[in-house]
Amino acid sequence: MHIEKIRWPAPAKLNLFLYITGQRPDGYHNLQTLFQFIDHCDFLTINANKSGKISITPEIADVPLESNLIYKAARLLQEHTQCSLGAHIELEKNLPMGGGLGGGSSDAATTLVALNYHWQLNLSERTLATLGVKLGADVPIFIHGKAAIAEGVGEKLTSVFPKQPHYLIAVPNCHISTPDVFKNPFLKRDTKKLSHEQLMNNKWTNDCQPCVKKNYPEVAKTIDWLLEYAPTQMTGTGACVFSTFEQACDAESLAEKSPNWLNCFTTKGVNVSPLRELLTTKLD
Ligand SMILES: C[C@@](CO)(OP(=O)(O)O)[C@H](O)COP(=O)(O)OP(=O)(O)OC[C@H]1O[C@@H](n2ccc(N)nc2=O)[C@H](O)[C@@H]1O
Ligand SMILES: Nc1ncnc2c1ncn2[C@@H]1O[C@H](COP(=O)(O)OP(=O)(O)O)[C@@H](O)[C@H]1O
Repeated sequence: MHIEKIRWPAPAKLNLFLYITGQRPDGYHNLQTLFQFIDHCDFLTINANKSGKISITPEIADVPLESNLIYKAARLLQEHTQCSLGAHIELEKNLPMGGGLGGGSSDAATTLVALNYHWQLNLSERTLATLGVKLGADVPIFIHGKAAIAEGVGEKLTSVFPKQPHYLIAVPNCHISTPDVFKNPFLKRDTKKLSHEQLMNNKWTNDCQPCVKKNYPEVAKTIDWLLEYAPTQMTGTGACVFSTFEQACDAESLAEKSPNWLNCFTTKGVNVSPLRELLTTKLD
């Protein structure tokens, strides 16, 4: 067991494009989506112990321990490996919840990767991803840790190298349920499947955005305000929105002059996740 206390990052992701290419018999939708990470993270400080128990502080408001994806990921790993070790996890929750930035999935992925290290389980990335997908469709990309086109329901990953621009991320004040977006009868679900080369060279859009804009005026108002200044689009099933800039100073000056109702922060796109950076450069 690695007993040293380590502060592990759990970064957010953006869907730089998101196309729905069909629906499977089980109701899930087939996607073609481009994931890139941003340098804005939750942090999990992990202290491994021999208790067999998983404790997390502080609690997340409205998320009981048994529903916390960190707890679920740790339990799944214990069950899969019959490991009798435990851990105390201190969570710094910086990512907005339910905003399409994937914070819950990222916390789960970081838990799997980190406990695999602390408990010296030696599970492969593939095994961790197979366990992780049971917790959420986006967990495998966070375990992969490299910008990628995801296909199927998000499990088929191909690494790509998009530009790493600066972003202004806006967090509209509304909660959007992913299942509700996928249930919307007006959702475009027949986008033609394209080759990776075509996908990377075309203008990037998000098939969920028109329906979400129609049903959530806060999202529409945010996109329309930002579009006056920079290319802007929604990530995932919303509600967060990102505007793209070549220079950090342009993102920052737009954030400074944004109206009070627009809750936002600036960050940079990264093709290697901070979690993968930590694993490959500092812990090897
Ligand atoms: C579509 C994405 C793109 O990143 O949206 P965001 O959640 O990030 O906004 C994700 O893959 C979402 O992943 P996640 O939020 O983990 O979704 P899940 O819990 O696996 O699925 C929630 C529900 O959404 C629907 N769903 C989800 C993914 C998918 N490819 N097809 C679907 O139809 C299903 O009804 C499913 O029960
Ligand atoms: N550790 C966690 N962090 C965030 N959300 C969590 C966590 N555990 C469970 N959840 C639940 O998962 C939901 C989706 O969270 P999140 O991944 O942040 O959203 P999204 O998939 O839209 O980016 C939350 O609303 C919350 O109820």
